[in-house]
Amino acid sequence: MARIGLVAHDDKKDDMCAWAERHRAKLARHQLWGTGTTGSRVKAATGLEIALLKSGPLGGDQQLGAMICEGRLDMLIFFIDPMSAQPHDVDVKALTRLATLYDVPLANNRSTADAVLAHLAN
Ligand SMILES: O=C(CO)COP(=O)(O)O
Repeated sequence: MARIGLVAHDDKKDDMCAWAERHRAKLARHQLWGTGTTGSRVKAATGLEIALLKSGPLGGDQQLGAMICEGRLDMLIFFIDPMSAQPHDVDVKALTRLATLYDVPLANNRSTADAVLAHLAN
């Protein structure tokens, strides 16, 4: 069972919900964490069990970063909005940096998310 983090910036939350619905059956076999708003939205859209962290700008990205450096997250699906400035850009950079540093599979868009999820055995 993989431990998967789900995060999406505001303009990408619809994409994240649609992606999670499409992969609902597979995601249901893994342990899921989400930043506050993303996690709540995906939970409501899919009925999946998702542990909710703080909202991203309030520390949720940092909580996921801590999970990564403590070896408690196996995969990060993080739909970034490349067209909007984020007030917590430093947190976003810290999270993507830690995923890169610890060699945690990191998907920043739907195609990559499809690929990394397909890579999971079940
Ligand atoms: O801001 C985020 C990621 O940087 C996501 O946080 P929310 O899911 O709480 O909106």
